[in-house]
Amino acid sequence: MLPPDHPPVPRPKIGVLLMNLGTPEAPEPRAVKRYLREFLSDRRVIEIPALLWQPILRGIILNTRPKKSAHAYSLVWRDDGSPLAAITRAQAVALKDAFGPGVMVDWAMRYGRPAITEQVQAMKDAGCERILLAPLYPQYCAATTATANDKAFAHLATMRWQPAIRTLPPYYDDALYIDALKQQVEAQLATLDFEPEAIVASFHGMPQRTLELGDPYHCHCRKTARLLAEAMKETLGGRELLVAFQSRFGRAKWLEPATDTTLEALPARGIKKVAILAPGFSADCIETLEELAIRGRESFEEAGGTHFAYLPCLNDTDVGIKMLKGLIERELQGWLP
Ligand SMILES: C=CC1=C(C)c2cc3[nH]c(cc4nc(cc5[nH]c(cc1n2)c(C)c5CCC(=O)O)C(CCC(=O)O)=C4C)c(C)c3C=C
Ligand SMILES: [Fe+2]
Ligand SMILES: [Fe+2]
Repeated sequence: MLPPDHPPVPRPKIGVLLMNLGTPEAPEPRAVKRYLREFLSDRRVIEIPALLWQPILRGIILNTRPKKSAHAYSLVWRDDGSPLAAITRAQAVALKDAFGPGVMVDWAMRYGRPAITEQVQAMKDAGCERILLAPLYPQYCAATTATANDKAFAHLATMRWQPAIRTLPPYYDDALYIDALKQQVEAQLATLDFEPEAIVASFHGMPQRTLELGDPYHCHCRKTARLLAEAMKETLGGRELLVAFQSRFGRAKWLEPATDTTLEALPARGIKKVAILAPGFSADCIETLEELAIRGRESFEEAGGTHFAYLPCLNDTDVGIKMLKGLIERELQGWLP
């Protein structure tokens, strides 16, 4: 029994915080500018000295890109908001009761809202003495995984009484993930009214320099693709699973081959029917729905392609949620009763 003047002590709980990249509040230039300012000011994302970068960002990029990007967002925006936010929210809702009554599951964005800071604080206030931070990036990258964890730790640094913390490791080679991808891709291929002659796995790109600096992202992507191709050997038959990197930004050299040039080169090789997936994205977003499914299709068809299919991400499908549940359950071992 607490003495009457003791501050209230909530029943101890466990928190699971799903973290994704972030997205604008609206498909409008002002909201996109606010989002890009925060995103592209992150030193984990743009690794050039702020003194050189900030004038370029504020003087050029934030005056040109928001309008163009807002248009791209408007093409994929849903009634319930940005696809990335709506799907991440749906994943958290689907997992809400998955781990029992003492475990709360919520979601946060590294840039924009709901912010990681406010969600970590909300979990602490609700009585979470243990929190699993779950960056939803299968492949580790300092620009995504590390910066999401950094943000949570920066807030924990302000707390007198910190919860215990675990972080979800990258799951690029996890059997649960590879199997979920295989199931998802095979189910989607079965619905197509054509037989793709090639299948492309498109991952978000990164500057080549990050690989040279020791970021394992490129190796993680390659291994995911190799394991998926092995798992799908029968379905692929003789077809190759091509790997490419999308979303090049700026003038530096990025990981290659680039997705757009890969798609454009296929028809000349006699490959006119293609399916493309984006295994590095846990939720569909502007990068998949606009860049791949809309622009990718256009450039493939302009180059002579006749059939194109974009295969959606795992999202909040049964297969995707079952995978997330399995990955999270494993990390909660020793914490769950
Ligand atoms: C130097 C710039 C960028 C790096 C490095 C980068 C890495 C990176 N990003 C993702 C995942 C996502 N990126 C998304 C959008 C997006 N990415 C960049 C730039 C870099 N990304 C920009 C400028 C944008 C905004 C869109 C645009 O203006 O074109 C998204 C989608 C967000 C959404 O709202 O839908 C995701 C997801 C990964 C995984 C990654 C490194 C591996
Ligand atoms: Fe990105
Ligand atoms: Fe893009």
